[in-house]
Amino acid sequence: MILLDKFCFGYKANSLLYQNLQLSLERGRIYGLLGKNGAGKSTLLKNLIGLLYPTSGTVSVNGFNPSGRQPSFLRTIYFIPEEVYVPALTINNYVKIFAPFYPAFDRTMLNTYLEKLDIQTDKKLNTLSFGQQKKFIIAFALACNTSVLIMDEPTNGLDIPSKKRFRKLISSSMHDDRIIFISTHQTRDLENLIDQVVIVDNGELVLNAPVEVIGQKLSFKIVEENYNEQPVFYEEELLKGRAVIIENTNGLESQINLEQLFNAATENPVMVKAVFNK
Ligand SMILES: Nc1ncnc2c1ncn2[C@@H]1O[C@H](COP(=O)(O)OP(=O)(O)OP(=O)(O)O)[C@@H](O)[C@H]1O
Repeated sequence: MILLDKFCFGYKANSLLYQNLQLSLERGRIYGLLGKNGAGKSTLLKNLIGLLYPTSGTVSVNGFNPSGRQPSFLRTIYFIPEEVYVPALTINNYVKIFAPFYPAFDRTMLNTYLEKLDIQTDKKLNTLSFGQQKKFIIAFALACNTSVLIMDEPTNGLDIPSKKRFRKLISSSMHDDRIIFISTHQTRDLENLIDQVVIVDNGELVLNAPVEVIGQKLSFKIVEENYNEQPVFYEEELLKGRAVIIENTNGLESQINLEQLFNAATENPVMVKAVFNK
């Protein structure tokens, strides 16, 4: 479990990026962390793995305080940064050096992931393209079988077929004891993958809700030009008509559109929070 209690963080003591954030993430779920550029997604993730420390408040991951960076904590967690670094090693040598640190590492799984992600295995890692290096790290991270897997913009640099395979691999590697936390500003990459949506904006948690609850609380609809039956949280002109998000009052679950939800939550946070706090 990941728990942030009264979490405050600022790069400068007199200007906080996060102020009193409360956030809890449960095992068995894939979370999508959405936020605009500069909203503080990477900063939040770095606090979860102990690369940054809270200014005040607490962070707990698997019962550990990440800032201690104890080996017993680090082997339960894998973090893929936005820009990956790979040394001048073959895959076999990389595995020999780094895999022993992760007790549940599975070489057969790694081979399957390498094949599914179409990664060349005969070259030194530093001679692979940026996208291939990133895919290798994703495959390695999944094969480490840590209970917490945190990824910062994992789909950046991946081509379209790889993004699709990435989504498939992530869902198939999910199990009840695992938390996967993926940050992105590319909402489409997480569509139909995540169980729960976390949106941060201006240092605040605007939304932390399961996809099914979002579908029960909000309706995503295409309406007539002159629609005025309910207050509209968000609207957008599409070729097929006027897309709106309104409060779901009829109890019929609607299919959520992550991009529209993100726009609604960042443009109209007060209205969106009010619906979820009801
Ligand atoms: N090392 C640093 N020192 C000072 N300020 C920083 C540092 N790193 C990030 N910031 C600032 O903190 C804010 C949040 O940055 P962060 O990288 O966490 O955002 P992000 O949501 O991950 O953005 P993006 O989507 O562009 O990757 C930004 O205003 C950024 O300029």
